[in-house]
Amino acid sequence: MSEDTIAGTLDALAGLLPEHLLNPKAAIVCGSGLSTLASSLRDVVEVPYSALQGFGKSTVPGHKSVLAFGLLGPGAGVPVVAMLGRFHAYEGHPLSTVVYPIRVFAKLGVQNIIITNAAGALNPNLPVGTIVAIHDHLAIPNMAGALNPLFGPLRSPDHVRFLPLSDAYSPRLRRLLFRAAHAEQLPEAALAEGTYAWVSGPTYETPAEGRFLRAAGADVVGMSTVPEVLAAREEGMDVLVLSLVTNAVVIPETYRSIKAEVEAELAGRPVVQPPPAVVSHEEVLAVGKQKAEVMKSLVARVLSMLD
Ligand SMILES: O=P(O)(O)O[C@@H]1C[C@H](O)[C@@H](CO)O1
Ligand SMILES: Nc1nc2[nH]cnc2c(=O)[nH]1
Repeated sequence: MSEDTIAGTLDALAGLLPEHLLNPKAAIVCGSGLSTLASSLRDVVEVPYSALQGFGKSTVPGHKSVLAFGLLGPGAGVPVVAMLGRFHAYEGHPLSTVVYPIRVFAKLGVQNIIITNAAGALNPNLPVGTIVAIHDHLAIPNMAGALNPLFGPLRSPDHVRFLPLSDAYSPRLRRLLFRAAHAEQLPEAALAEGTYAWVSGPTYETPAEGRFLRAAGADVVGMSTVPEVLAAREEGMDVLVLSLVTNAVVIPETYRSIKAEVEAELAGRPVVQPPPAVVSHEEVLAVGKQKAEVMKSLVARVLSMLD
């Protein structure tokens, strides 16, 4: 996306927003079913993506296509911008569009970004409903091909060509998060730490893919977030990622051997069929809805702790 496009977006925002909302201190990206994370903002100005050049349109249920600017917390409040609806590569958006809002946030002066997503659990110790503070990632599309949003000419002499990612997930923000969870009296098991595997989607994993990702060290798997993390890090932001576990991917007790079933049938033994395990986006959205309040308090608490 060209500098002219970004300048056009910034001009449009300057015309739509009051002065006190124009330089947000932090940004929130709301994952599937998590748009209510922004519902505690005050003085809200909502800007539809259609009013901003460079922005695409979210086509996935559970993702609006709106930027919400507002104030969070007591007193004067912290100015924040929330993305209600993100872009995924599987929708057909180029990665430059997927990360375009992050480029705009950087120009607005955002220093801290909280990125949320819905994800499937690979680690059997992460039940549905667990919030996972991401501390590392496996970017499968980056490792297998050309799906890296940082491909292309260096954006400016101030950007880094070979971006290190060993510290991609801010220890400072993760520390604030665990302190916030304590202040919110979250049960210890409600908030875990883990590694996110990014896959392109839109297909969910086969059981073998789930086992592969687990064996490679991932705890949860999803179809978003990592491109945003890469762009945010390239822009020098501090990044916190929260995954909400909405379904289990690796479920050993559902593996089915048709061979064993037929042998049992032929031998007259009872055939035990495991329960079917088929994930759906509706299930993902339902868990998002159930957990939105907890996520919202946690995110609001972290933002109130920023100095
Ligand atoms: O945008 P996120 O990563 O929260 O959405 C997840 C991944 C897919 O877009 C969708 C699958 O149900 O939910
Ligand atoms: N790839 C992937 N993304 C998800 N988002 C929510 N659940 C899942 C899942 O099981 N797999």
